[in-house]
Amino acid sequence: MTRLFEPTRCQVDPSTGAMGNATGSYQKRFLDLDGLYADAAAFEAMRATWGERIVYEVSEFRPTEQPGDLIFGVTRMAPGKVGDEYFMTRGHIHKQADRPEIYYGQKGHGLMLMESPEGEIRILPVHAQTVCYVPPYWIHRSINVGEDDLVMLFCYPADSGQGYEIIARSGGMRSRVVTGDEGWKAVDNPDWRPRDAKLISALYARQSRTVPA
Ligand SMILES: O=P(O)(O)OC[C@H]1O[C@](O)(CO)[C@@H](O)[C@@H]1O
Ligand SMILES: [Fe+2]
Repeated sequence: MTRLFEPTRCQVDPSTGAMGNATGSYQKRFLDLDGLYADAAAFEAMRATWGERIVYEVSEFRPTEQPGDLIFGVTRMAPGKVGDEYFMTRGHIHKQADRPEIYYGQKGHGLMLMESPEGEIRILPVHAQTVCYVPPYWIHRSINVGEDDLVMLFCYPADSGQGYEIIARSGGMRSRVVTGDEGWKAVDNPDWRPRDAKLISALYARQSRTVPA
């Protein structure tokens, strides 16, 4: 028999990134992000002042993880840089790689950095009231290129999952976002290695699964 989930509303405070009725939350502190940035010396130099400070935090509403359900929530990311590289999330591909995601800017100036399995890069600015669609199969990472907190709402299929090893295995994402003459610019990551054809076809082989009867 179908079990009905109770309809729920969550109040979002765009100025703080707080979301009422969240079912879970987590914080990523500066120390948790060791190895993410290109400039290891700059990271070490910031350790004393930034060590325990929160770089980004996520509150979410996760009704179930059933196929067809949705997870949504809010990410708040502090402004800052390690060397000349802007604060960013770890980045991931969905474990079920054919699952998409929507982001909706609430506050601040962000970028969605996306990389296809073949290594194509797309970068979309996300400001308040920008809806950003991350299609299936794209690795995605958000970046705060502003001087204020970046606050974004997100929503994705509940059975997506997050896979982090794809970025680690390729030596990071193909582009890094750093300060330019007029704002940000994307530069090539010299450590990036292309994925082999076997891995790429394995990603595309993950098609939507049907719900068992
Ligand atoms: O999981 P990461 O890559 O650290 O980034 C966190 C962001 O991604 C999400 O998992 C949504 O895909 C949110 O929790 C948040 O916006
Ligand atoms: Fe995601």
